[in-house]
Amino acid sequence: MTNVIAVANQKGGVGKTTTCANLGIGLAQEGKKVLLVDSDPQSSMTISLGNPQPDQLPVTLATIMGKMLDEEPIDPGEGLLHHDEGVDLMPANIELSGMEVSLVNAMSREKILKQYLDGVKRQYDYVLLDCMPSLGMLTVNALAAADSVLIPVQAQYLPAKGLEQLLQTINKVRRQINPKLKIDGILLTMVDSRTNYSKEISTLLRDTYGSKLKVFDVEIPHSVRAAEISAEGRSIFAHDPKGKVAEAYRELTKEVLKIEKQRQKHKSEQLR
Ligand SMILES: Nc1ncnc2c1ncn2[C@@H]1O[C@H](COP(=O)(O)OP(=O)(O)OP(=O)(O)O)[C@@H](O)[C@H]1O
Ligand SMILES: [Mg+2]
Repeated sequence: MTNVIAVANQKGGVGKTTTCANLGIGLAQEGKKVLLVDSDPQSSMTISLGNPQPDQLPVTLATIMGKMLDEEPIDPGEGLLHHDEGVDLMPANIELSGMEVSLVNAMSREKILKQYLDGVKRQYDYVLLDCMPSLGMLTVNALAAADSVLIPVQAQYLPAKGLEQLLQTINKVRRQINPKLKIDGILLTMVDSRTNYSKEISTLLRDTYGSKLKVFDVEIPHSVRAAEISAEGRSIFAHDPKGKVAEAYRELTKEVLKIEKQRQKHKSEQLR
């Protein structure tokens, strides 16, 4: 069984890409087969995984989705890159921004990414989708293709309103396209444990949402080490393996694996 996780928040710069890449590589280090899909025209994940010039890539997610729209055949493995820390990557470049427009008038426009993933995901234990900071058609495609959503929230701003909007979109996707979509949880990122403000936001989020949603126990600390890796082409585990950010992403990996185990247990209990 493949788990498809969308890493989403329409707010920009909250740590989606950093979380997607490092959770993916964390899962690979636990022996899982992982595909990372860059679904953001900004191509941050593609760049941060060692492809500094995504515009020169011959095949990206835009090419693949374009073929899906034109009902052209796609070779298995087409366009996939391999990262030497053990994950595959479907890269993106700026061409993907045209897809928002192309999708608007397309048939089954919410399910183009899902149709593609249904064809390739069997080879993987996890597929992680790095969403762009908007609730447009590309993000809806990611939510339609996903089994669950992981929501990074930056601990520096009160996220309440934006989060409500995201939860409403998730509910709408559930009602109209993907009834089984689950929420893995809210992940606090860039937490500066020295400031009271970070702690207040953490407490507020846990108090407000803790009864309805999982808020991950682990919080990702704010650290220049995390900011450095986007230019390095490798993960925090390779860049600063003993640091607190690597430690936190290892913890997150464990929590994500635990969620999967609990769901499997729940399923097999229902079958009995
Ligand atoms: N734990 C952290 N500590 C310090 N800086 C971080 C941390 N995580 C990410 N950053 C930096 O913050 C910036 C935003 O992170 P990231 O790109 O992961 O967010 P994003 O939500 O994907 O952004 P966008 O919405 O633009 O896609 C980047 O420069 C990144 O290097
Ligand atoms: Mg990003």
